[in-house]
Amino acid sequence: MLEVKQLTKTYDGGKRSLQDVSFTAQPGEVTVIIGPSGAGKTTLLRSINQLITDDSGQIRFDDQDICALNKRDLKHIRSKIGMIFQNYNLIESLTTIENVLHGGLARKSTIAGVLSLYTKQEKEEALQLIDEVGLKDFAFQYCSDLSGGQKQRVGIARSLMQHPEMILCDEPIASLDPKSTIIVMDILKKLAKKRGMLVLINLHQVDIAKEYADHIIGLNDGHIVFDGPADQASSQDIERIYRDSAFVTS
Ligand SMILES: Nc1ncnc2c1ncn2[C@@H]1O[C@H](COP(=O)(O)OP(=O)(O)OP(=O)(O)O)[C@@H](O)[C@H]1O
Repeated sequence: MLEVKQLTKTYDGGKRSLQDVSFTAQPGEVTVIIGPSGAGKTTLLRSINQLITDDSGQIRFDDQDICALNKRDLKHIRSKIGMIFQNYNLIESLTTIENVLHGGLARKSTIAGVLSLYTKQEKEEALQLIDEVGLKDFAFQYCSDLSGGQKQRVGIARSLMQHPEMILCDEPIASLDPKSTIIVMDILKKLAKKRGMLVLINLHQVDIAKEYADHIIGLNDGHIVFDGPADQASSQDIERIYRDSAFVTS
């Protein structure tokens, strides 16, 4: 379980981006964070992975307070947290399988990692993950030649190579067409349901959030203004989440 308690973050010289944010997210569920631009969604994900540090509050995962870990323990807990990015963060000049194998680097010795020495078992696992995301025929293709949706699927397979218990996705479908959006969201939902993973996704698309999420967190101006089951998010709740923004409900 992920438990965020009274998290507050103010960037240097900036305004308060998160204010007293508290919620829990469960393994086996898709939790979606929605909210207008600037609401604090990315700040929240980056705090959970400690890519930025918060001013105060607690983030508990795997029975540990992530904010209070030393470097070594933080590295260990980060190896259990996969990240999926809007812009994929792939090495375009490498093939699908090479990118996926990179996902397992955190589990390898430095020398083996630097020399890109992968075992037969690791290569088989990478191929099986590539197959799982429907890219079997593209395993040896350069990522520069893949579509956006295919690249995002490589990103997911790469994060699975890390054996994560939680996946944090920062606007994973923002650059995708409707068909690729469905493929990627179906895969993420399957990871939660079949592998029992905790999947936390930042989204701008309210209709997709309502369709795929078990649990929705609504952020507005750094505050949680909705926290509940997706099927209980009413149009008034959505209006409250997007209050003072240009968002129009469909
Ligand atoms: N590095 C930074 N330095 C200063 N202020 C920042 C920084 N990053 C974000 N902010 C501010 O923090 C607030 C929250 O930003 P954040 O990117 O978390 O929002 P968001 O909900 O993810 O927005 P979007 O949907 O546009 O990506 C905004 O007011 C933003 O300007």
